[in-house]
Order: sequence, then C-alpha cells, then structure tokens
Amino acid sequence: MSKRPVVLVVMDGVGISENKLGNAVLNAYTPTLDELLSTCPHTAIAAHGLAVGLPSNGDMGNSEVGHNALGCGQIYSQGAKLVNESIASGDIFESETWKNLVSYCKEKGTLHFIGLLSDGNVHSHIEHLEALIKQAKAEGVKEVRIHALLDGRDVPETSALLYVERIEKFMAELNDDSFHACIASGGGRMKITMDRYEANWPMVEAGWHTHVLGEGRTFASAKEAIETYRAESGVVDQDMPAFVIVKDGKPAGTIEDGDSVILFNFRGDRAQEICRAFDEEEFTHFDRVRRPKVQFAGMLQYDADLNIPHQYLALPPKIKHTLSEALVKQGIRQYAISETQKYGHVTYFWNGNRSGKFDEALEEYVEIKSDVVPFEQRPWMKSAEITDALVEAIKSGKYDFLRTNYPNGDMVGHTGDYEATIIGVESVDLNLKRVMKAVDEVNGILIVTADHGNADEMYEKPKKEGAALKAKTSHTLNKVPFIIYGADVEIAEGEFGLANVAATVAKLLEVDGDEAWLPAIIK
Ligand SMILES: O=C(O)[C@@H](CO)OP(=O)(O)O
Ligand SMILES: [Mn+2]
Ligand SMILES: [Mn+2]
Repeated sequence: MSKRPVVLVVMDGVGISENKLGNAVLNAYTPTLDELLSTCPHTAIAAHGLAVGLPSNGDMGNSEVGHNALGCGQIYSQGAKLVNESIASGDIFESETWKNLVSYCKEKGTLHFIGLLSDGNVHSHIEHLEALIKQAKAEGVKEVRIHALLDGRDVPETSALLYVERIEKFMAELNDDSFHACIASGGGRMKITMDRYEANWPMVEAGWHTHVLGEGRTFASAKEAIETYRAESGVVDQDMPAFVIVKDGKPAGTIEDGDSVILFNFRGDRAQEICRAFDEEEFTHFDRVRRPKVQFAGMLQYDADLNIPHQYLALPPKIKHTLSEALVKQGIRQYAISETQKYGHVTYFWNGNRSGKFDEALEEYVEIKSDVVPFEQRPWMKSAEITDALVEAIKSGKYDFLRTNYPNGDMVGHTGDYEATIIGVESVDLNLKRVMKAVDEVNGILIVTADHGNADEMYEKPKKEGAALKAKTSHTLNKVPFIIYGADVEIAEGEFGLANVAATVAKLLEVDGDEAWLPAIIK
C-alpha cells in the first residue's frame, strides 16, 4: 500500500468539446483546470453509450450509469437496456409482480402508470410505457390512467407536447368498448414526485396530492394544461406546475382501493421517495391524507438493501466487485462527500446502487445539505462548503482514498442558463485549487474527472443555419477529462472510459485491483 492518499474529484456534467458556441466549460475562466491540463498527464475518456452499459452510442451518459462505472470498474448492462430486453423476451410479463398487479385491478380497478414521459432514456422510456399499456389491455385490464411527469431535462426543454400527443394517439388506438386509457394528472419533474436523496419531500407530497388525491388546478386535457401554463408564465417543461385532468366534473383518475400502480421509471434516485409513500405502513415524511389499498410496483428494484420498492417488474444489474469493496478488504480508509443533490451519487451509485457501507469502521460518508433554490440563482451551490470539509478530511491523515462530486456543471447546466453555468464551472475550478493545495500538503495524488457532459453544450444544435439559439438542458455525448496531478505516471495507449478509472485508483494506491475490472488508464 502506498503512503500517499488519493483524492478523486468528479466534476458532474463537465464534458469536453472543441465547439466554443455555448460551451460553459471552454468559455469559463478556469485557471486551475488550464494549469492541470497543461502540466499533468491527462486524456479524454468515454462517458456515454456502450461505454457505460446503455443500449446504444446515441444514449448520452448520466450520473447513475457514470458513477456505477466509475465505482465498479466494469460495464454492466444498465436499467434502460435490461428493461428493453425484458420486454422483448416477455419476461417482464411472466413476473409474479406483473401478474399480481394485473389480477388485482383487472375486474373492478384501474391500472395507473406514474413516470417520466419522454424518450430520454435516463430515467424512463415512453416505449416501455407503451409496451406495458398494450399488454395490460391484452390481459383484460379495463381502465388505465397515466400520471405524466414532464421532462425537458433529458430531452429538449419544451418538448412535452410531443410525448403527450404520442401517448394520447397510442391510447386512442387501443381504446374501445372494453378498454379505456387516458392521462389523469401530471406536472414538471422538478416540481412534483421526482425528488431525490430527500432533498425536498414537499415535491413528493405535491405529487401525491396530484396523482393519488386528484387535487390541484384542473384542466380538460394535458395539452390544455401545458399550453395554459406556458402562455401564463413561459414556464419550461421540467418546472411546469401540477395539473389534474377532469372529465364530467371529476378527476379523470384518482388512485383508489383496488387499483394497481406502476412507477415506470427504471432509474432509482428520483423513484425511491414516491415508492416509499406507497409502500411504507409507518410513513412520516408528509400526511398522505388517504392511503389507498393498492398493489404498487416499480419498474426496477431501486435499492435491494432497503427493499425499495417492495414489488418490481425487472431486476437491476447485479453490480459486484466494486472498488469500495476491494479497498475495504485491503484496509483502505475511505471518505466520500457531496451536497444532497449528488450525495447518493458518490455513495449509492458509486457502490453499485447500495446505500449501505461495506465497512462502517473504514468508511465515512458526509452530506452537505443542498439549498432548495433555483440553481441558476446560486450557481456556486455548496462547492465551498464541500471543499471546506474535504480539505479538512485530506489534512486529517485519517483517509487513504477520498472522493467527491461537485454538482455545479450539471445542476446549473440543466437549467439551460448559460451565464449561470459559466459561474458554476468557475466555482468548481476555484475550489479545485484549494483541493490541489491540500493534496500538496499531504503529498497526495489528485484525480480530476467527470461522469458525463452537460455544461459543455448549453445550446441545442440549430436546425437551420441562422436559427435562434435554444437553451439545451440535457446531458451531452461528449467525452470527459481524466487528469492525474501529483504522480509521475504515463497515460497508457488505447481508448478508455469511466470503467477504466477503478483500476487506475487501485494502481495509484498501490493495492490489488480486481480481475473483473477493465485495465488502468496509466502504464
Ligand atoms: O437530474 C437528473 O435526474 C439527471 C438528468 O435526468 O441528471 P444526473 O444524471 O446528472 O443526475
Ligand atoms: Mn451527473
Ligand atoms: Mn444531470
């Protein structure tokens, strides 16, 4: 084992692109990154598509698959791909859960689908929803209701109508005397239901009131809701307030005793809280007012240790041989820190979607509370506070491997605000300098990388030359930086991705890697 501590920084959403237009990474003032890139061994590594276990290279990276790959050194087929396969093979419809949910609601109840309505393939895919609705009808379900969370964060900023129209056309073709499906409620994904890491439970409470109780502002259709909210305030899809659809003066689909409910998102971070609201007997995070007796299932098992949700349609990748586990076996003391928005990224996602520790005595996890504010108004977020704690941990000499995630490039990038995102990236750069100094003081080694791009492309590619610029809120397909500071090493030949990082960390720590891992990025 080396005597030199290794610190790994994930700059969330900081990708590499040569294109200067709307590039909040290239155009930010980043003296620290510039210094690192001009003086240290570095390369660019793949963070999207096949390199992180997604169905195709047209799939942008995301935090879940990115941190999974970083933390386990391997490429596993991810939720997006596993659900595709399970639907194609029909396995999903053979599952006990599917059968249970269908038989529970088939005679007198309704089958509800709650989830992110887009083809972003980060949390969900509309094709999965379509396949489930079609099969439900084939198996004799009579009533289906959709509770549509509007995206605009993994897909273009104001694309909700595209998906609403697509699913309504799909349902209209299925609807007949024996079957009826329609949208019952919805709202922007950053307004209701899809909170994560317990950052903002009131979002989930608002979702409960909307989907379950059918309370809120009412409209005749989802289209009317979207068009009205846009006309009133110019609000974009992800921030769209909640809406309830009414038919004949009543909500089109509250959730009642005898119904079944499927959360059709496959990704876990933003799925867990609403699952808990349905599943938990003793629930204290908000007053549910009424808890219907339903059969509830998630698309995937989101956390096996915590048994969330109790029922699920498909199994997630069984991620084994993680870096954390290999390191604790060799006595390496570890420290992980981020603010709430990304805390689970450096713990839960990093450890293959496990929320527990491998070894209580050897691992310390620290969460700095995120503010609940529009991040374009505070683009520095908690970068300084994270750094205060990280610097202290580095200097304490208590840890051999320390990791952090700075959310700014990503969380501010998702707002589509170019100027604010520049400040977000600059905040990371400023704090990176402090981390470098602390690493110097303890004669350590620093790795700087990212999990996927976002801030590197803040405008959609114009459809025609000269067309007005449109904010881009989603991740990118670009590679990410991989830089090693403080070690006299050479980058190896070849193409690398996020799954090559774990072996690199082990090599720098001078401990054994795992045979399952992809090779290190250094010679
Ligand atoms: O905010 C999120 O949920 C996703 C985008 O859908 O971003 P990230 O993968 O960076 O967490
Ligand atoms: Mn991310
Ligand atoms: Mn993101």
